[in-house]
Amino acid sequence: MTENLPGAHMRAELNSQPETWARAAEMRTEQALLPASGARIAVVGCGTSWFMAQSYAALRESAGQGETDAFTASEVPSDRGYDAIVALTRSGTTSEVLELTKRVKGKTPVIAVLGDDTSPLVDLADSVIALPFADEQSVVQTRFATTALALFRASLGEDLTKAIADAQAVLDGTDDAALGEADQYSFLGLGWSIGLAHEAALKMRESSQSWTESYSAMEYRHGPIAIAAPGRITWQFGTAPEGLKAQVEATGARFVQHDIDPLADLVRVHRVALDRAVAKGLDPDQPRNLTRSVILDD
Ligand SMILES: O=P(O)(O)OC[C@H]1O[C@](O)(CO)[C@@H](O)[C@@H]1O
Repeated sequence: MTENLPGAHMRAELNSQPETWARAAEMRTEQALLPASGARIAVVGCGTSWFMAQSYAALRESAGQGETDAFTASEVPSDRGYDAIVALTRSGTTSEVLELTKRVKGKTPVIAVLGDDTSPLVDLADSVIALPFADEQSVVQTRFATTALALFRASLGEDLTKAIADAQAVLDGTDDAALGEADQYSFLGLGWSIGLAHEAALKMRESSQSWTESYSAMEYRHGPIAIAAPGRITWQFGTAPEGLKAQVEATGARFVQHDIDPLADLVRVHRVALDRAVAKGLDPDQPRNLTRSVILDD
C-alpha cells in the first residue's frame, strides 16, 4: 500500500482499530475523569461524534450509572441542570462544540474527549481525555470514533477482549463482495447499537456517496421497511427483534446480521464502505463536500 492510493489513510486507520481499542481500554486514569456513577450528564458531539455519544449514553444509562442524554452539540437544551457534559470531538475545533463549551463555562463542567491535543478545546474544557494515537488523517472518521467508544465501554466496566478479537477476525477475513454492491442500505440497531447504525449509514454516505438510512430496529416496521426490495440490504447490528429477518426476506431484500460484537461489525462496514468507494472511483480520504471539521464563521 502506498500513501497515494485512494483511501490509503482510511484503510490504515480502520485496520488499526483492534490496537487502538486495546490501548483505550487500558487508560484507567483517563477513564476516571469521566463523570462518576450517579451523575446526571449529557454527552454531545457532531456527526460521527454525536452517534458515538448516543451509544455511550445508552450504555451508561443501562449500566445503572445515571441519567445520560445525548445531543448534537447545537441542540443541547439550556437549563437542564446537568452535573457534567462530556464533549466528544476528534478535531477539537468543531464550532458547535466550542460554542457550547463557552456557553456553559462556570456553570456545568465539560470533559472533552478529543483526538487533537493541541486544539482550542483543550484550554476551554474543564478536563481533557486525549486520544492522539487514534487521531486520523482521513476526513472520514473510523478509529477515533470507535476508540472513544471503546474507552467509554471500558469505563463502564466492560471487558473488551471479545470485541477486540471479533474486530481482528473481521479484519483478518474477507467479506462476501455482494455486501458492497447493494442499491441501498438500511442499518438497524437496538439500544446502544442504534448509534452504530446511524454511524454505519453516515460512513457509507460520506465515503461512497451511497443511499443509506438508519433506524431503531423496532421502528423499522413502522414505515421504513417500505424501502426494502430486491438488490437492497437491511443490516442489523447485534441481535435482531423476533421475526424481523423473515419479514425483511419476504420483501426480497437481503438481511445481514453477524453474531459478533456490534462495534466489530461496524469495522466491517468501514471496510465495505471503503472498498465500495474505491470501486466507484472515489477517494474516501477526500470525500465530496466534506472537511475534517465544520468550522463556522463567527
Ligand atoms: O469529531 P469532530 O472533530 O467534532 O468532527 C465531527 C465531524 O467528523 C465527521 O465525521 C467528518 O466527516 C463529521 O461527522 C463531522 O463533521
